[in-house]
Amino acid sequence: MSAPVLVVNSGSSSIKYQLVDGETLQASTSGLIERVGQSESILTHRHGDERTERTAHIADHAAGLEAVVAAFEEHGTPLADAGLIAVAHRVVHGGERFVQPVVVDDEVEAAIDRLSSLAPLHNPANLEGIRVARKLFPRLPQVAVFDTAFHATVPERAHLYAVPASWREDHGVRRYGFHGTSHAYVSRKAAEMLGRHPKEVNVIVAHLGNGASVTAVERGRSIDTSMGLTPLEGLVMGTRSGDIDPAIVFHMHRSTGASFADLDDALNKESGMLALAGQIDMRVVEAAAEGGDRAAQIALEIYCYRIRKYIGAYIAALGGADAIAFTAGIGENSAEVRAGALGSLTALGVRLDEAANAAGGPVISTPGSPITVMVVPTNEEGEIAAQTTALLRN
Ligand SMILES: Nc1ncnc2c1ncn2[C@@H]1O[C@H](COP(=O)(O)OP(=O)(O)O)[C@@H](O)[C@H]1O
Ligand SMILES: CC(=O)OP(=O)(O)O
Ligand SMILES: [Mg+2]
Repeated sequence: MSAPVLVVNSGSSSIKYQLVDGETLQASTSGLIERVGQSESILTHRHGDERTERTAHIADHAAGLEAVVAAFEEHGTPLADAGLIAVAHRVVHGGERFVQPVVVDDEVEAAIDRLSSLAPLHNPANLEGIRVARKLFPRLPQVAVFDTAFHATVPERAHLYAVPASWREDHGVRRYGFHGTSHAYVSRKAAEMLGRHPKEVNVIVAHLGNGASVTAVERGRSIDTSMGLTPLEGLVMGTRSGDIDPAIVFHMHRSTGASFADLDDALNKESGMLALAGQIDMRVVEAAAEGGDRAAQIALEIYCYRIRKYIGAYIAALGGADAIAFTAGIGENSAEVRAGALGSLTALGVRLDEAANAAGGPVISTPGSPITVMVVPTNEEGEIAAQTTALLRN
């Protein structure tokens, strides 16, 4: 490897990592720790064709990162000998300040910490990853790559809320948008699949993972996105409500006496598919719906309907789209969600090829479809490594 970068993607309950060549973007090793903080965490480590999986108790993200370092050692490829040029971290909220990747120092760390209240499920975990990595690899540059950065181009008409001026001017209240690394990568890949330059095409990207967002990408630039001040707005997600009337918060506060902290938790951690279907994992929801579970059926319908509304809105925002790209865990794997989301968009130029959709694409629209629909696997870690190498080269 010519410029190996360890990429750490600390999520709310998981840590994904990859050892990536920052030049070729090939990953030699990758892994995942699921259920961090729960009684049994699952560690999966892949090196070449070798794949090992084991369970352990991983109390927090600090212990998680130590387990990652140990996994490399156990497989005879210690990170200390990898010739790393940097450790790169996904950071979800960069606020108005971080619109480019940065090398982390104490001051940057403090600034990311101050943004934690705007991404309560994510920034604290991202920060924990950074702190441990700075201790474990004190001589390496630690680079932060922000989910919000790609959306810095969203114009005022889409990023301003119609709220009092002092909220906007003194408290940073505006739409930031998230999953930017994924939207950037996938929209470029979609243009490539069309055989066009990203600057020549309009693409709508639906990133459907545990968190989910849709972005309208006009000629390579994000011009609107479904997440807002925080990653709570927009689509229905695993445990997040997505769009609601904000007055629901005041109504519930007045009628139950619940504190704002409780209501914040309820909308971020106890809503979404968990609230509608009793399950977070889309595979489980789909199986339940298939088995006749009425709550799961309506939950799926709501989930897809919300995506469909955003896609329709973004076709209008873009004045027409060349492609719609589905990505992330659900977008890449669920033919049912893709079909449900595209349902009645025929009039807007979407003709789904059902057999191609069932087979997972990559192109899932008919040859004559005015809008090309595709399945594009995301590569947040590769994109983070590429941006890190570019930063360090300058
Ligand atoms: N074959 C599949 N069918 C439907 N959903 C799937 C499938 N595989 C994974 N998923 C869903 O993908 C989601 C996780 O996606 P992912 O992009 O890894 O999310 P995150 O990065 O936010 O953790 C889960 O809800 C999971 O159920
Ligand atoms: C921003 C966000 O929602 O990220 P994730 O999908 O990883 O939860
Ligand atoms: Mg993700």
